[in-house]
Amino acid sequence: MLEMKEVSKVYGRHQALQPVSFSLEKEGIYGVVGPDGAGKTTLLRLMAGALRPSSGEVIHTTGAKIGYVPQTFGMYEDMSIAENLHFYGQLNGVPAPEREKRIRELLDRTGLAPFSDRLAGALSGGMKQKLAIATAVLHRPGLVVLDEPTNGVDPVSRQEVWEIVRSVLREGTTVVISTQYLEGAGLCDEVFLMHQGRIIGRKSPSAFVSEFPYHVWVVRDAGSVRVEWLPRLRQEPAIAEAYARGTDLVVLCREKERVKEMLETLRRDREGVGPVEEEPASYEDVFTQAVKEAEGRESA
Ligand SMILES: Nc1ncnc2c1ncn2[C@@H]1O[C@H](COP(=O)(O)OP(=O)(O)OP(=O)(O)O)[C@@H](O)[C@H]1O
Repeated sequence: MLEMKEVSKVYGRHQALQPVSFSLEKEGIYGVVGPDGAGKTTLLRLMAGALRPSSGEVIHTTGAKIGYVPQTFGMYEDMSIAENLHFYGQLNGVPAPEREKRIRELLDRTGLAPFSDRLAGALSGGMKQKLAIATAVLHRPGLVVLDEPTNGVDPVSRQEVWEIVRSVLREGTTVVISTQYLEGAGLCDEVFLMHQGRIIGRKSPSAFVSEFPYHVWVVRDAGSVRVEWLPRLRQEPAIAEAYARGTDLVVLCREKERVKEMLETLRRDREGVGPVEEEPASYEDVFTQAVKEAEGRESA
C-alpha cells in the first residue's frame, strides 16, 4: 500500500532523513520509535504525503485515501466533538447519511459518545487524541499515520488509544504510529527503530527481543550497591551495560554464567542485597542498546 524509494529529507543544511527504501505491503500496525530528533516526524510526514521529499519517491499503491494526525492536531477548539467530526467528514467528502452513521459508530468506539456536545477546547489530552484519530479515520482510509498519539496521555488513556488503533486495523486500515512509550512497541506488528535520520532496525517486536544478544541479570533490592558497583561492572568486557532501576541493579551481559558468578561473589560480601535473577530483555533495553551501538559505529 506504500512504497518509499530512496526517500530523503533535508531541511536547509540539516539532513533529517537519510535515503530510505522500504514498502508496507501487509495490513498491520507499524510502529516508529527512536530518540528525540531521530527523524520520526519527518518520516511520518513523508509517508502521509504531508511533506515533499528532497529526493526519491513516495508511492501510495492502493491509491488509498490517507488519514494523518500530526503531533499538534488542528482541532476546532470552539466546536464540539460532534461538530469537529462532521466538519472533517465533510472535508473528506463523506456523504451526509453515511457520515451520521460513521460518526455515531466512532463516538461509541472511542468512548466519546457521552461528551459529543463538549467543546474540543475543554477536552483532556487523551480525549483530544481519541477525537483526532476518529476524525482521521472517518473516511475509512487505507492508511492512517499517527504521530505520537499517546504523548502526554495518562497510562489508562494510552491503553484506550491503543485499543482504538487495533479497532482501526480490524476495519482494514493500516496504521503507522510513532511513540516514545516503548510499552506500545509490543503492540505493533513491526517496529522501525530510528536514529539520526536512519532506520537502524525493522523487525517484529518479538524478533527485536529474541535476537537481542545479551542476557539480563537483575540484582534485587540492591540498595547502595546499585550505584557503587556500576563503575566496576561497566569495565567488564562481558558486560554491555549496567544501570540502577528502582531498587534493583540491572546488568546486560554476554557471558551469562560467568557474570552471574561475579554478581554472586560481589553480593556475598554485602548484607541485605537480594537474589540475582534472570529477566527477559525489555523493549527499553533492546532499543537503547541498539541506539548506543549505532552511535558507537558512527563515532568509530
Ligand atoms: N522544519 C525544520 N527545519 C529545520 N530542521 C528541522 C525541521 N524539522 C525538523 N528538523 C530537524 O530534523 C531532525 C529530525 O526531526 P524530527 O522532528 O523528524 O524528529 P523526531 O524523531 O520526530 O523527534 P521529536 O520526537 O523530537 O519530534 C531534528 O534534528 C530536527 O531538529
